[in-house]
Amino acid sequence: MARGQREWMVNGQLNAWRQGRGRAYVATFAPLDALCEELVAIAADREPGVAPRRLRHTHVLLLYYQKLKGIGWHRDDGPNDGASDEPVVSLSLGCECDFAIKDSQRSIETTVRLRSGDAILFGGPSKRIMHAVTAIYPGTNPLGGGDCRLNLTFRHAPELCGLERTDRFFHFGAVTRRYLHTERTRGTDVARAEVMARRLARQKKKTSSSIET
Ligand SMILES: O=C(O)CCC(=O)C(=O)O
Ligand SMILES: [Fe+2]
Repeated sequence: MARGQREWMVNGQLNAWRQGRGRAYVATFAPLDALCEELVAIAADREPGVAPRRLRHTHVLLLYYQKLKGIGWHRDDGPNDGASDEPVVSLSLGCECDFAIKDSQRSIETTVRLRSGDAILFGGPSKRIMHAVTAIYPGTNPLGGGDCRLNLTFRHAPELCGLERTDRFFHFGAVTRRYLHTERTRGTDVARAEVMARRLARQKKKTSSSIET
């Protein structure tokens, strides 16, 4: 792997631990260029809405699911997802999973079962569609290594080159970093209580400053 390599495990723990999922965001390595190019070309031939027809990926986000727990509904529209309109290629390895998409919070979802080696392309108008991994199936990992799953998403995010090392929690920011640290070291109830206390303190501050003015 090239410049910007990140460790998935730090002191025996998943880095950026979150519900048994670890993540690393690295400057891209070249060997999978041709695969991404081919996948984009196939998708674009079948679906003319995939535009642009190229993915000059600069980064790959690696997710390692150590537990059979997926990822909740979200859009890939955060700062480290890249501002580019080039498509994202998402490669699934290890255990099978249910991958779901929907247009908006209220619309009906579509679910596909992904097997190891399947890829999804987020492109054109669907680049930032809502998605989630709603289930991961035990005993379905053909690669060995037990009940785990890997997801690699190749992204074009040139504006983030050089920032990889600062990124360990880039996606989540300082607030989440603090929450996750507390959750990991002192448990969910304490983390929740701290969030509530901070919220109350902020409200109090806001109220007193509006009274003063
Ligand atoms: O694990 C997956 O297939 C999806 C991961 C994902 O949605 C993300 O990294 O933004
Ligand atoms: Fe995502």
